[in-house]
Amino acid sequence: MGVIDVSNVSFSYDREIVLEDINLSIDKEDFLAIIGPNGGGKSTLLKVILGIYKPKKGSVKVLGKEPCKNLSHIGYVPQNTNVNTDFPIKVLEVVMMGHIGGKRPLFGYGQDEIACAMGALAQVGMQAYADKKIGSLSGGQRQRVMIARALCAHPSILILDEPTASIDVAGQRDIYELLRVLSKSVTIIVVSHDISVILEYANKVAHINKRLSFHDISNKEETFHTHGKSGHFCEVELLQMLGSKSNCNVCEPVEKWRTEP
Ligand SMILES: Nc1ncnc2c1ncn2[C@@H]1O[C@H](COP(=O)(O)OP(=O)(O)OP(=O)(O)O)[C@@H](O)[C@H]1O
Repeated sequence: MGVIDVSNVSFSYDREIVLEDINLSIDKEDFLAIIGPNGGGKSTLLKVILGIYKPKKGSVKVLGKEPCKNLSHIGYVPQNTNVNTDFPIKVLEVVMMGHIGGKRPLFGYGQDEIACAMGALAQVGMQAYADKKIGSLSGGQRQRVMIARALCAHPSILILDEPTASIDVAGQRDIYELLRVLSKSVTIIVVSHDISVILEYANKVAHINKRLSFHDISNKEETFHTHGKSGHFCEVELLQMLGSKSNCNVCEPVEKWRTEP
């Protein structure tokens, strides 16, 4: 059993099928990159995993149970987290919103919850900013705070939907380095258009374009080989390869590295 098991899942919002017969098993130690074209169904798959949408066919299990029964094990950082930067709320208060059942008033948190939120801020290297206004931070710093908010409830799985969109290149790298550290203790699932995630950080890739192509890329040398011709591996080639069922139509055998869940 994986931490997340998606079995034969199909989903449509209306008549048109958005996800078709998806099978995916994510293990505890995985850093999974979900890639694919715009409109391919990446965010929809995340929402099906989170139990926001129910599959029309098939099933999703989070730690062996329906997503709604184990939601507390998942930390979620949605796409384009909208923080009203004019709203005078402090970083610590944003993080404390991540407490499960955090229905208490903003200023009614206990010492334990404050300590826990400070711990989450420390995990993302932002404890020194606890009393700063959220609006005074850079995009990359704000995203770290959003990750701290998701970590506040001590999840075992962290799901991030395009966490580096609208962050500069240096900031993007910092976020992925942070995820690399977090991945030692938390399963990471990240939707990204950033090729460096695949090349440097992820050990598994799920390419979604209605259907899924799943690849174990733990062995980078074996996966991203260049047939001994040059050191260059073209990004377009790479994405085509990950979108297809096999890695390379030149080298044999292709089945060696491909993993069918
Ligand atoms: N709430 C919705 N109602 C109806 N159709 C939707 C809804 N959300 C998404 N879709 C459609 O479902 C398909 C998949 O969308 P989804 O957002 O999952 O793709 P994506 O791969 O995450 O795209 P992007 O890379 O652009 O964020 C698209 O055709 C989209 O128009």
